[in-house]
Amino acid sequence: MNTLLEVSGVSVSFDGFRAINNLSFHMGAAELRAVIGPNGAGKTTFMDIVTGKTRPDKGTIRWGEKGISLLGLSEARIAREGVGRKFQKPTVFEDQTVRANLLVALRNRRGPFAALWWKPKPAELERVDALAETIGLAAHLDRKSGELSHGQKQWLEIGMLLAQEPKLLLVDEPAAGMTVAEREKTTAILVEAAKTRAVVVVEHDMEFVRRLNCRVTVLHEGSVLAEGSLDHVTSNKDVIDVYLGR
Ligand SMILES: Nc1ncnc2c1ncn2[C@@H]1O[C@H](COP(=O)(O)OP(=O)(O)OP(=O)(O)O)[C@@H](O)[C@H]1O
Repeated sequence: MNTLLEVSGVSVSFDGFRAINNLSFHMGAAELRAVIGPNGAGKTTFMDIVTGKTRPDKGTIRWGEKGISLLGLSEARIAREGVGRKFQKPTVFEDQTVRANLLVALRNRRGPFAALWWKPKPAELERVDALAETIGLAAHLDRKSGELSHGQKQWLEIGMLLAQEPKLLLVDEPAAGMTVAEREKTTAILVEAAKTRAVVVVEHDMEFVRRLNCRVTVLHEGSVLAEGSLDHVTSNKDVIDVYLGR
């Protein structure tokens, strides 16, 4: 398996508190991974480090075939290298249609003015149709995004990220606030996306993680406590102790 992301021995402290402690994490080029852990385990900080928002005090982060260092690159540069991140709250342009949102998001076509003055090429419209199909919004392309359900907005935002063709997609609690049917669709979207790129899903909902049916990394106190299938990690005594607060 080709390694896409290799985080080694990374630590970061905030005012003397070690939020990430000698963390190592490897990710293949086309892999789906769930990251779980109790509150304060370091999940958000881990994503902040990969995207360049937070700078580690020590350790290395290697990226891609050439193993370039992500440390020292700006957040914008890391995004251009192919790291996409989806936050919990969807941030779509509510007064624009689903199609316009996806068009704006297409690679090299970023910024709101692009959608206003630029006439999309047939290939771009085709790409938008394909993306809408992937995220289950093909029948909603002409609707204003503000009219979509919470789940549909989340899918649209995933579609907007996919439009930029990230090599790694970091997704924060995608299932929060979704209905059961929406969760199932979200699982399918993420599983499909991970066939051609790396996808890391941070999630609290164990049922959702089970449906993802992927390798799971358990974080605790800023380090990897256990890694493997969900059944493997949830039968680990240390994991049980941490989750039951013993
Ligand atoms: N900017 C900061 N300044 C000070 N402390 C911070 C900062 N960011 C995070 N922390 C602390 O680092 C620890 C890890 O936080 P982090 O948000 O990464 O955990 P998490 O696993 O994402 O938690 P949750 O599941 O609650 O979102 C926590 O104890 C948090 O209070």
